[in-house]
Amino acid sequence: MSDDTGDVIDDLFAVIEDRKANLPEDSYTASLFTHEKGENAVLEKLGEETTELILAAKDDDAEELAHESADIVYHLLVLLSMKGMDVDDLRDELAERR
Ligand SMILES: N=c1c2ncn([C@@H]3O[C@H](COP(=O)(O)OP(=O)(O)OP(=O)(O)O)[C@@H](O)[C@H]3O)c2ncn1[C@@H]1O[C@H](COP(=O)(O)O)[C@@H](O)[C@H]1O
Repeated sequence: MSDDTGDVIDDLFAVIEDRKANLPEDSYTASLFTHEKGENAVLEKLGEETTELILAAKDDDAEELAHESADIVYHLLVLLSMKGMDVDDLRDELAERR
């Protein structure tokens, strides 16, 4: 496992928030915030990635499972940002379940 995973989700969420605020033209993240389908664009991606995750799991393909998991986490963080939520909302919810 790499050593720099501690804040990778916080760092990614900060990048997503920056893309939402500044909407750079060459940003895939920004394109999700401005998509003509609105939030459906990211919801569709989450559906597709979840199907791909299931297929990777059924194939016992660990590399693909990690890839699809990362796609889902990324698009989930975009959705939380879109809804005006914070990655801490997710962290708090998980912590409450311990
Ligand atoms: N984590 C991601 C990330 N995950 C997925 N994607 C993009 O999401 C799009 C669709 O993903 P898909 O997995 O469907 O693409 P795909 O190549 O068909 O993949 P599979 O079918 O193999 O799953 C692709 O264009 C990916 O590049 C992401 N785009 C950006 N990020 C992060 O967001 C940051 C900012 O990116 P920009 O907004 O583009 O500047 C980046 O530095 C990354 O850290």
